[in-house]
Amino acid sequence: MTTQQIPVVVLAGFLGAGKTTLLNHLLRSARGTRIGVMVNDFGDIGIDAMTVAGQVGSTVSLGNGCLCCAVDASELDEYLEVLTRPESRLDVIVIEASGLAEPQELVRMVLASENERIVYGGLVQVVDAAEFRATRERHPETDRHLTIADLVVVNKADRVSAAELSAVRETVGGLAGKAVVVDASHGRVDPELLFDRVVPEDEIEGQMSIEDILYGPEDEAHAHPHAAYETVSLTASTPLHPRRLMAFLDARPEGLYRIKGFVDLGAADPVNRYAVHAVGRFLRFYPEPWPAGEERLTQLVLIGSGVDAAGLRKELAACEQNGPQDAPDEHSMWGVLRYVRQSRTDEEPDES
Ligand SMILES: Nc1nc2c(ncn2[C@@H]2O[C@H](COP(=O)(O)OP(=O)(O)OP(=O)(O)O)[C@@H](O)[C@H]2O)c(=O)[nH]1
Repeated sequence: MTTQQIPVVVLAGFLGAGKTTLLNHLLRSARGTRIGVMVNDFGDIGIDAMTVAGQVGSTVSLGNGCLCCAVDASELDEYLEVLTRPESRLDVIVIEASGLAEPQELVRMVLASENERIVYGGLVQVVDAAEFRATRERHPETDRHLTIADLVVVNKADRVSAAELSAVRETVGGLAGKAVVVDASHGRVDPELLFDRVVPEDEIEGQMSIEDILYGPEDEAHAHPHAAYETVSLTASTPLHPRRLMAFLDARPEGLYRIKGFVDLGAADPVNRYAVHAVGRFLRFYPEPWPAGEERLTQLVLIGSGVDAAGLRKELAACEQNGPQDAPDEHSMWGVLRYVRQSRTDEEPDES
């Protein structure tokens, strides 16, 4: 079932861009979310900040429920197996690519993994705002890496002027196409951009995180992280037309980074609801039988940066089926079925 699949996020970026800093930020602000981390070595991970509960082989279990292991690419599948065991109870896995790794290779390996318990969670590319120009000159492959990213974090915003930051953002935006671009200082992006946070039962809303306590409130000059994206929730009781839904998804607007939820396709498949998971360019449907007695609703959450919420609502409303004369024909499911996983070997990173 979709709800049990663990998103695997690939975190890449040039040497020193701030990947480990961002990872540490995620670990510190994890709260109830159990994060599995794969790194090349433990070196810079802020393990001491979190009481190491135990170490087995090259896996370290952190006091806050996170698990960490040091791997090289050839061990990836082996460690995915370890991290996705039910007893690990992880909510998300983050793989930090070494600064010199080809992110596309890692993405391909995640997509090709035989592990049924994972789903690709996107490629996050970290860019050093201060070094961006020089890095591009020295390493032309930077551009290629940006073109395949799903989310680009323009980090070290504190090291450049507002004008420089917007110039870097503009260049990155041009290269990264449909990817969402956010800026950050010290890797402090909102974790919700990367995965669904689990709020612990005993946590009071608005409570300060360990991060807030350690580092103080967010830096005013670089905007509150929530300003970086918007969330649009939609519920429809009329089934969606698969063909129009696919037209919407195939042309989903720039900046729409994640889509999750369930779709009711009505007569096109009366037995199943379709769980949908999209991150960046990646899109996947998971048909699963409607739970007995459950009301048949389409429930979607769309997360993006600079998206037009009213426009999205309108476009999705236009996907609703309009009575019997609009009933989907027998071919209308083809578009949807293209994104239903048939086998574990037919995956490619650039799928849209
Ligand atoms: N001023 C400033 N320094 C930062 C920021 N983010 C990271 N740094 C510093 O930049 C240096 C490199 O950061 P890391 O997080 O280790 O970068 P990395 O991408 O993991 O580096 P490699 O593992 O070598 O590829 C460290 O000294 C960080 O403290 C930031 O936003 N602003």
